[in-house]
Amino acid sequence: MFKIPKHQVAGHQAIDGNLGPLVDDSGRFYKPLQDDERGTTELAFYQSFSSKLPHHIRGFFPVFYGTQLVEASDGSGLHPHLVLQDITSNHLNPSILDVKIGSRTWYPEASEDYIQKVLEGDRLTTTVTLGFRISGLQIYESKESGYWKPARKEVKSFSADDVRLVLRKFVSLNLEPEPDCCFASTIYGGCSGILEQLLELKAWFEDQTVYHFHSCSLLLLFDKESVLNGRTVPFKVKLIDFAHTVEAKGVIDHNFLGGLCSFIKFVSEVLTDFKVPTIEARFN
Ligand SMILES: Nc1ncnc2c1ncn2[C@@H]1O[C@H](COP(=O)(O)OP(=O)(O)OP(=O)(O)O)[C@@H](O)[C@H]1O
Ligand SMILES: O=P(O)(O)O[C@@H]1[C@H](O)[C@H](O)[C@@H](OP(=O)(O)O)[C@H](OP(=O)(O)O)[C@H]1O
Repeated sequence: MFKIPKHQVAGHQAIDGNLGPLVDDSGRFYKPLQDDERGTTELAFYQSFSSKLPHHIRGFFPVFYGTQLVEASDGSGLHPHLVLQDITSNHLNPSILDVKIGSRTWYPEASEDYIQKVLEGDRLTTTVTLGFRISGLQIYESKESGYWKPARKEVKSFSADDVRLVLRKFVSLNLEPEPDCCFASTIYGGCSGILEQLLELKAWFEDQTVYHFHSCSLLLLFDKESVLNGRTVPFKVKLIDFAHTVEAKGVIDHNFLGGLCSFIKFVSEVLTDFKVPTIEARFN
């Protein structure tokens, strides 16, 4: 049984009769293959990436289960979909950040029209100034308040200070009046925390000349309740959206690497500014 994803934070959505991704109950995410070059590029990436990446890096990507003809969400009939691991499955109330990495989402091989279109988006957001932008988010507050999920328009208008605030809210139990950052040490810090994982990814990007990940996002996800209940695997760092990922032809992906370094700095600042004890220490 296919459903509209409950926890999608950005991108094309299967609401109001549009073509968008679907999920099922077995933990799979069905992304419609776009009819143009984006579809063929993303499919080619998923079909080849696992043999091209070192083993320790493969976990940063959703598992790929091939393609499947599925009834499209826009009612247009059977349509080929990429079948991916649903990163949100097994999470009841996930807090999610979609961060588009790179100081430009255009690339020289793209058409002039495409470059003009996305360049405008890059200039109007923090892409140009910071080397990354938040594309979408949801932060779980509580049973009573539900999620803080600002509209696309608001997210697109985020300044550097807004980005700082979001990164604090993401790891807070109480978002207002000031984010308490009480999950910062547990989620961002620690020997297997988000920061450590981002640094592992950065070390690979310093060397890899296999792909250029244009317009690709980092999806950060964790479940506050799992952390509070002391359950394991409290967070995930995944790369998504490979519709513009091309062969690197021996050249370092400076665009992604630079954006990733900048994002790492913003995450590190939350840890240094808020030297709070781990959530376990606070509740024990
Ligand atoms: N494997 C996945 N599991 C769970 N959620 C996912 C997965 N892949 C993507 N998503 C959700 O869907 C959103 C959009 O994904 P993606 O960027 O791949 O789509 P898109 O339509 O190509 O986006 P864009 O229009 O920005 O290019 C993400 O922000 C995330 O919320
Ligand atoms: O970040 P925003 O402002 O939400 O804008 C979207 C974003 O730039 C996507 O990368 C782009 O899709 P592609 O990367 O697939 O080109 C999409 O184009 P589209 O809506 O024309 O498909 C834009 O709407």
